[in-house]
Amino acid sequence: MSSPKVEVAIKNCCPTIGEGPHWDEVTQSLLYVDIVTGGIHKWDSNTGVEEKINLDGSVGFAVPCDRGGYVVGLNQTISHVDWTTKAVTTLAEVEQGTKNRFNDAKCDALGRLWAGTMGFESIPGIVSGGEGNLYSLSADHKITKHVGSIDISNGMDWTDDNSVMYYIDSVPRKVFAFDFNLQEGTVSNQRTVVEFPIGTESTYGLPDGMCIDAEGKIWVACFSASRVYRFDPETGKTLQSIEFPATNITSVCFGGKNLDELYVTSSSWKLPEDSKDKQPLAGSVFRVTNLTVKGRAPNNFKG
Ligand SMILES: O=C(O)[C@H](O)[C@@H](O)[C@H](O)[C@H](O)CO
Ligand SMILES: [Zn+2]
Repeated sequence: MSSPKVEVAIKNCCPTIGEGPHWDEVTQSLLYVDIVTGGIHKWDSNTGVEEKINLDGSVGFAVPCDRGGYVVGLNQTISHVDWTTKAVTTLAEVEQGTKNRFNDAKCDALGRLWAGTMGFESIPGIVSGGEGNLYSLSADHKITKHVGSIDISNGMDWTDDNSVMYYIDSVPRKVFAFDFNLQEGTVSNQRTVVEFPIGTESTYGLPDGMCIDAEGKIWVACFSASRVYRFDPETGKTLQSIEFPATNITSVCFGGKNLDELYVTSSSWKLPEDSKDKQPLAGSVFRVTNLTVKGRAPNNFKG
């Protein structure tokens, strides 16, 4: 079996926290955000051309909408952005009067958005604890809170049959599973499927963004550990480990013509000066090829 090949896809494209990679099959482009600069970036894999816009605030995620434009997590709002006019329309607002902000998000198979929040992060990984929540936003813009007392709400994805939703809270270093009711848009029966034990901080770090593959196994970006791991959510066992030339690996998604490449974002935000010199590629988007498994195309927002 040949081993996975890691290369730089988009060099030093994120001045702060690269996040939220989303593969657009129609245009064969990668959409991702640079959180602290409010950047929404679109990179065309055919031409290598990148376009971006910057919003006024932190952007935790950006997902394409069926009607055009993007649904974004802008500070404490979920908003719609028109790429051309840059017009921003607020769809929902939460946690007013706090310093919290939206972080990672994804749409379920019905095009409903699931998005979580986190407390103010002064240094990477350090937040005022338990202030985050997980919400969903329906196509008609009704917001519902599902889970509370989260530290850093992060990656999520669903099994092919939509019976299970996986969800990460980074600080307790856990991947949870819920029974998922797609029609109702509800989660229940929370349990832990992967937990990083004490003593594995340097090798596993903090679980951050995630995605599921066509075999139902989960790929988790590990912040402060330079790695992406593939886990079996049935057993919690590590199946594969891939190393990157940047410590703070933030998220993953499958992409490419055959959805057999893994796109991996990273952060260069607040790296200690001495470590900055050792990882000049921090803030790049990486691509992994030679994998033995494919992924799935993501869903757009229906609202
Ligand atoms: O992108 C995110 O999910 C957070 O905004 C980041 O700041 C880090 O990735 C996190 O601290 C590590 O878990
Ligand atoms: Zn994240």
